[in-house]
Amino acid sequence: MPNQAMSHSAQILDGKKVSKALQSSLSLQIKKRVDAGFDAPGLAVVLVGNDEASAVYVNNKIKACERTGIRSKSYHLPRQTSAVALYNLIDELNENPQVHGILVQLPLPEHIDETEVTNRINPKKDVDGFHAVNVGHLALRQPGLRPCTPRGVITLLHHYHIDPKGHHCVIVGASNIVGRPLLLEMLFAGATVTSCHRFTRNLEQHVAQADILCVAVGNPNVVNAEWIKPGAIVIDIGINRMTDGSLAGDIDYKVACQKAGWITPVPGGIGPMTVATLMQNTFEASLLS
Ligand SMILES: Nc1nc(=O)c2c([nH]1)NC[C@@H]1CN(c3ccc(C(=O)N[C@@H](CCC(=O)O)C(=O)O)cc3)C=[N+]21
Repeated sequence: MPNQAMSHSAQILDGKKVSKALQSSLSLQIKKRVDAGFDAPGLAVVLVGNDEASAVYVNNKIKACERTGIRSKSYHLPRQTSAVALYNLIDELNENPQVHGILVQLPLPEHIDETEVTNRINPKKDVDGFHAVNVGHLALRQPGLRPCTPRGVITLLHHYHIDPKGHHCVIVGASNIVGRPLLLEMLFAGATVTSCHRFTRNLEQHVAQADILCVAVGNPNVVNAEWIKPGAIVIDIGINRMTDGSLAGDIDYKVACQKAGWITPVPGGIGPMTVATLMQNTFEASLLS
């Protein structure tokens, strides 16, 4: 042991490890069903245009399908694709009984309305959980497909026996796909929830109150890691490509490790949990038909 006092270091919430465990459990369940004569679950992934980050994420999803025994089909449409052409593809996938899950990678080019596209997908195949019907199911706490990232956060905490019940959970970011559904997930898990967003004043005071701090902003300069309450659970949902090509979250990891009790790294935290949860949703969607 060195002479100096050991500095505090948070425990890691290892999303990569838990994602692997979830995927092996899914692959066993899928194999059982296939051995019993059912069709393998099928996922269609639709990518429009040539966004580099999107291509990486789509690749991760397709590799996860291969690992879990899900049949994947990817559709790569040129950037200039018309909205109608995309609707026609979705209609076709909605009709295809081999396809249990449909994911249209966001963001879409500007000339295509994301809401129209999302709501065109059969809600029973909406493995992203973005369709208005599934948003309604989630808000009303009815069975339905739940957005992958928020559900992945809950799964990760559960794996480490961290129960949000009674804790103060502060969520920074209120997007359709992460912040808002995560707020509902945390509420249903029994947390007292604060939602911070672009009009929030005194962000520092809110952050400093958090037993569980979730940051989903997509900007590393909004939340200062010095604000973190000692011992807090820190969930970093941001993913930022740095000028040197490396990936970083929304929170300064080194500083946060000195403060937090638990923390998710980036990469290797919520990203892999999102992908594993997509596999889980696709498997569950295949049980619906
Ligand atoms: N319809 C739709 N559904 C989505 O779920 C969706 C989307 N659109 N658009 C983009 C965001 C982003 N997203 C990620 C998925 C995996 C990682 C991931 O695997 N991250 C790895 C690193 C990946 C890398 O090396 O770049 C990690 O954090 O360890 C990250 C981000 C899903 N999204």
